Amino acid sequence: MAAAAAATSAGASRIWTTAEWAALKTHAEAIGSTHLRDLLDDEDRSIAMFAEHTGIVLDYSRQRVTVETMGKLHDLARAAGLESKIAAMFSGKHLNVTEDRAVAHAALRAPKGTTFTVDGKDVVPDVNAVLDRVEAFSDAVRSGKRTGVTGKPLTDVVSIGIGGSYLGPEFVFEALRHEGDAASAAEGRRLRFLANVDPVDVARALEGLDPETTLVVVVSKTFTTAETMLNARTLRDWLIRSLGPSSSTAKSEKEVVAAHVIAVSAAVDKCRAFGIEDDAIFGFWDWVGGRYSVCSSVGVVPLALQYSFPIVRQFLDGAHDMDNHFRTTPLERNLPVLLGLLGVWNSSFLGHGSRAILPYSQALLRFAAHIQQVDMESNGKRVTVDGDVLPFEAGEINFGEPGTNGQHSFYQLIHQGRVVPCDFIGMCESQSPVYMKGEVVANHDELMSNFFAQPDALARGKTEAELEEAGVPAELRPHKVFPGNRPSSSLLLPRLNAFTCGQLLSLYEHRTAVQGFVWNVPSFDQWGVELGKVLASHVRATLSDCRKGAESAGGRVDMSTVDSAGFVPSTSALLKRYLRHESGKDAHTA
Ligand SMILES: O=P(O)(O)OC[C@H]1O[C@](O)(CO)[C@@H](O)[C@@H]1O
Repeated sequence: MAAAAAATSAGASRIWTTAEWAALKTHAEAIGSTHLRDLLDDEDRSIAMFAEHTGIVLDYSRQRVTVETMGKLHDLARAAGLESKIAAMFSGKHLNVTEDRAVAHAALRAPKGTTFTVDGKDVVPDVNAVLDRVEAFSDAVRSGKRTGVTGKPLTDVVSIGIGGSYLGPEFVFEALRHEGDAASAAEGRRLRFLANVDPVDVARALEGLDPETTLVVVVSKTFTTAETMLNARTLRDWLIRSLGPSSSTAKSEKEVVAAHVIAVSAAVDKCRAFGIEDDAIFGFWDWVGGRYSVCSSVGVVPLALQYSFPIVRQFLDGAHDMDNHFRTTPLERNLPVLLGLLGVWNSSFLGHGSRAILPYSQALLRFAAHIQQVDMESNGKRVTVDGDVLPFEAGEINFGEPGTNGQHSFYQLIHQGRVVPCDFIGMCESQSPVYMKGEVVANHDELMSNFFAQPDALARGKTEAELEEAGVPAELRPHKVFPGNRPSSSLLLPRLNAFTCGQLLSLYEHRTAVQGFVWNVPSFDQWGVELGKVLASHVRATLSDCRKGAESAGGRVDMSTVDSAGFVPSTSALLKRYLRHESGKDAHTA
């Protein structure tokens, strides 16, 4: 853990013990008596709370902050060594201290001719060599040069992966489905994702697909993840049943796998052991964390197959552009830094433990799900990088849905129930504009009317006096009061295309890093996912023993196997109930 000490020497390890933290605690108490309704009337304050980069505008005037608060947050950032930690990340330092690895996902989008050094080596040539292979491979598949085992073009792709090997690529896939250039490039092609080990997800992913024209991409950094490997074996079986030795094509299993299965992984040997040929394995490196891997082969392979490599390059260029902004812009105007510090303020000083991500863009329907993993797996930690237990809860509960759908679902709670800081994300222009004669506004303006209205409704609210003045009956007034003073940020982008999608990804990745750097938590490991996996393998082994035993005992399950497996009584009881279930019978008759 020498690296941990090196990483934290740049800033206070126990940030909550600093004078800057204490100053913010006192300041938060003072701000408790200020209402956003009043803060928003101050024009100079509001204008000071706009920041912009390449047409992306961040308006944070509806956060419960003053210019003084922002100054104190920047002092806190400096006390935490934020600037040197950002520099350390971009110089390939081992900031993932518990796994002793660099955190170099920004290198994945570094263009040819730039440098990014990890462990004494410039990794940009290696990154671009893999990208060149992806370009050649995706061109060959898309042009029909590389076909399936029966010579038919591979028009459909099923990308198997879970967590970081799934959520990011799916967010980008959805974001570009109706974007002009991406949509034309995708004509005649289909991309599906298979993540859940639930066999229903297999059925959904394969619906309407023909094995002869389907290419399967197995995406797993470790190539050991139980869900992904079982799904990979399931789809290999599906391909072999239709195209293998006992089908009408009579092709060998090896031929079928070679033509229809490719892999994306940092564990090349395991891909080979699965039967995948070297030219169909796209690697990446251990300095890319799973949830930060969208710009590696993890996202680039399926997305280039669907949208073509030039579209993917624009996406990478957008992410690189935001990386540069993050690396070089002073803290006061730095978009990821501002968002990250506001997250720290809301969570650690105002006590708001959750955050809603609300894109007013249907194309961003999977954005919140991806950021949920990026942020919660990164900052949902209980100790600092040095192992000190935090005296506060780090990380927020992230959730969200596109507007306006969310307005008709959970916004009730955020207006009159709990305080949930919100990120509103909107676009100046639509990917699919609709204008109809006779309508008051175009459909996109209708959508954006809500994007502009909701933050003000949350901030300003509605008082009892206003209701009285409007003639609302006294008994209804308490129900119709909106307390307001609910914080939000608004991000306005010019449009959603491959480039801005890359910028948005990088913006949110770095926001999470900023919060982790200030809290000094180990944002780049994920030990908290391990225990459940270990317990699941014990259940799996018990189920397997019981099912095998039942096969040789004419269907009768020997429940003593469960009893002797060491589960707590309630788990044993529930497992027995599960094993006793007979298909077709309900709980009352079983
Ligand atoms: O790419 P892999 O190795 O299959 O891992 C998938 C996901 O599983 C996790 O390790 C958590 O279970 C994530 O961090 C990762 O993104």
